[in-house]
Amino acid sequence: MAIIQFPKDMKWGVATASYQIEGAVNEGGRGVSIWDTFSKTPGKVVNGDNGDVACDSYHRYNEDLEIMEDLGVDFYRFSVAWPRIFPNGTGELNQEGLDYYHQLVDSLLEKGIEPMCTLYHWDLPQALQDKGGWANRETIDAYINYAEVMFNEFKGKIKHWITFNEPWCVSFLSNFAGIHAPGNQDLQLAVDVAHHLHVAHGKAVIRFRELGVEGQIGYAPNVEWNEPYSNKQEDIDACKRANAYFMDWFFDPVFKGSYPQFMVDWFEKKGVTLNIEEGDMEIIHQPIDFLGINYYSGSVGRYKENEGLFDHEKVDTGYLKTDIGWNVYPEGFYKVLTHIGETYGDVPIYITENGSCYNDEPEHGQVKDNKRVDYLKQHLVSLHRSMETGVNIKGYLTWSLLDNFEWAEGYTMRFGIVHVNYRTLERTKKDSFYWYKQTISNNFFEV
Ligand SMILES: CCOCCOc1ccc(-c2cn(C[C@@H]3NC[C@@H](O)[C@H]3O)nn2)cc1
Repeated sequence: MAIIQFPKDMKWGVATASYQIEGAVNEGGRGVSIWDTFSKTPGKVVNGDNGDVACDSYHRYNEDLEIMEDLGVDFYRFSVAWPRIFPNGTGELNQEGLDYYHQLVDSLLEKGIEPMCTLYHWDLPQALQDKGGWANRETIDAYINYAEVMFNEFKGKIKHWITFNEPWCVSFLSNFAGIHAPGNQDLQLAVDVAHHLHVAHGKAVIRFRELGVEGQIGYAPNVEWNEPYSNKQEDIDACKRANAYFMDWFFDPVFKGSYPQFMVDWFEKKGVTLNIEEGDMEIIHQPIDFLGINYYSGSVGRYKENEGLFDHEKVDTGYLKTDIGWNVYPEGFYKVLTHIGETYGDVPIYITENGSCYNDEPEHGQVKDNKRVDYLKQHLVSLHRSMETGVNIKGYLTWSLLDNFEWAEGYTMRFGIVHVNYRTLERTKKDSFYWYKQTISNNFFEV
């Protein structure tokens, strides 16, 4: 038996996102988002699921807050639905939307829970998408207008701000793979979107500092780890490209002020160009106060000519998989965190998402999600190892508080430590909730 003891100042939390939990899509003056449009496009989401009701957290947030209070978290990471603030993306401000988030934030603060606010977690106002969305540089200005309103409205209340969640998903998954909204399949478009997200991030950081907002600002890229199958140089290089697709492409512009040249060259061979305007890289290269990291899984990979974008294929190594089909790969968590520490320095890191999909259902009022407890243990061991290795981890927020709308998988995939009955909206704390509660309380756990 081993005791995994975290430092006294370790912070613990849970994460959610607006479109995945709120529901009430036609209430409170909310405008249409690209996920309302995408989820109602036949064939895009399993079972034709959508976020119309979701967990109904728009109405039930007090119940969710009581659950979080019982859990004993330091942080609650949530996202603001831009279409609740500016129904058309810009122009008329919706006071009802601001009021809703004031109620949420005030209730968090009353309970001694720190709000960690994600400004953009994928629900772009449809009105902006109608004008090209993130492929249109004008969306950057709309985002800064929205961010500035939020900074001014919530300064003094919200002290941890995240500009973008998972820019890889917003750019490549949504505009090259076409799996998320708006569902484009165009590599040049995806690269342009990624760049505009970077510029928007940098401008938001600049504005945050200009406004003198008390608190910290960062962003939350998602990462995976691709481990070479062998020590053959072709396997090593293939995994380097696969890792850079998620990491270097989104870390280097912020931390180094440039895109990784080997990837720029690789994209150029695919006929893709980087459309960088004068001053863009200086804007992007703003120091950030913290880095959010979202990690779920990784794979062993190897070179395969003409496979995918990067002559790289994932190899099935027989690892256990979660119910969504992703490897349980805690070693990859340690590897990616130590890689980030070695490559990007001592930036404070919050794990802003880590969790697993297991679709256990309640039996006599209990949800025995033992595999999720095992996943949490194994990944918290890896996190602890990275901290022992010197990675500057400040906190860990698990994805997610609640089972919720898992994007293209709809409601078929459950990531919550609290089960949601989507018919009755009843919440049931899972065994993993009680394990996590005990871990937070002790600040250690036994393996
Ligand atoms: C190019 C081919 O791609 C095939 C599928 O590719 C992916 C990759 C990654 C994901 C993915 C989903 N999540 C969980 C969410 N993170 C944010 C929060 O909203 C959670 O719901 N993280 N990553 C999905 C699909």
